[in-house]
Amino acid sequence: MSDAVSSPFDDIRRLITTMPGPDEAAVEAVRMRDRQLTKPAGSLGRLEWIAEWLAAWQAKPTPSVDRPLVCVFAASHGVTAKGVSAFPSEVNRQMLENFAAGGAAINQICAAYGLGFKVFDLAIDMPTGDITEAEAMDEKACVATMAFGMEAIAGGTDLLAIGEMGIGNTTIAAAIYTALYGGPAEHWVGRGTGVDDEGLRRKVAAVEAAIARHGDHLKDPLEVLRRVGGREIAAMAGAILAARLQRIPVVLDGYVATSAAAVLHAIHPSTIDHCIAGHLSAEGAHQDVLARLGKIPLLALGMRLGEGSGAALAAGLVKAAAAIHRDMATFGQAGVSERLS
Ligand SMILES: Cc1cc2ncn([C@H]3O[C@H](COP(=O)(O)O)[C@@H](O)[C@H]3O)c2cc1C
Ligand SMILES: O=C(O)c1cccnc1
Repeated sequence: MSDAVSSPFDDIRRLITTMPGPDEAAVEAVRMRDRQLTKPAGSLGRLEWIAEWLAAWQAKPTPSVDRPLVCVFAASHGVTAKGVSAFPSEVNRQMLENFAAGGAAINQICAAYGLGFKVFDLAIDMPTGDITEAEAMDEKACVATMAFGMEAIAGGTDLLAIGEMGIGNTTIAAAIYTALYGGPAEHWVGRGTGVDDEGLRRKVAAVEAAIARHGDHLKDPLEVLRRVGGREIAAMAGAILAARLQRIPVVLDGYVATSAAAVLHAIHPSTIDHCIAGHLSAEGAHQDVLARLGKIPLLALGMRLGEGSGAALAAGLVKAAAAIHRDMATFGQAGVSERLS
């Protein structure tokens, strides 16, 4: 008999052991077709690799992006009481209304690229615990929120881009990175929505206080998620896992969304093999985080917005890469002469 106390996190850990791997036969089929397309070999650079990546995780010899979906998860954070954002928490609800009315940056990107868009309200009027003094969530709430995030893809999609809305969550992401990777809080903290030098000091102090408060518990990545994380981070982690199980490739957004992937990566690095980094955020240490995760961002536009904007822009590129691979003519079809030798 085992004397180990069972925890709601055990189900998550079990789920991770059942994840499918890449479909190498589908990748080989993409490489074969790519050689026949009317272009010099390798001339589409990373777009060619994207087609292979889609095939690997969709397990389809001809990958397709016909129903791309951007999911934004919104939540509120108790740590905002520590003056860590340039904006008040009311902005969360106001931005939900803005998303619904079609007035946010993400709405325009989705419209421009033909991407589906869904927003998930994670009890936006109920902030999580202030991580400097308490746990953000208890275990049951954390797992329930991950399960909620798993529902994001229930309507079906063939490419998932994930993003977030949550005033204060660049502090949350910095706390997660400090907990996972160590080093001084200053290294991981950035200006988020644009805090001044005083605000930056308050962010660093908040991260330091959170790390001190939760101590050795932070050795377990799922404890990092529930103690110094937030609901939108837990939901994004759930969405990433569900996408893997249903063979849906994932595009990550910036500094904040990447923290959900970082938690999963810390449990087991292969957990996020089906994810690509949509862009390099201008926020603080995103570059360092992506290097640790082994991800090369598709775009680097100096953006630091969140709300899935960088992931959605990159999803447009992924959509184009799939269309190029599927719909280009071959040398034979087009009557174009092949390479001399
Ligand atoms: C109007 C507005 C729209 C946004 N859309 C995304 N964020 C971004 O800023 C927040 C994180 O920054 P911090 O940690 O400094 O609060 C998150 O809500 C994030 O998605 C926004 C922020 C604002 C103000
Ligand atoms: O890169 C991000 O995710 C980000 C940066 C600043 C503000 N909100 C989000």
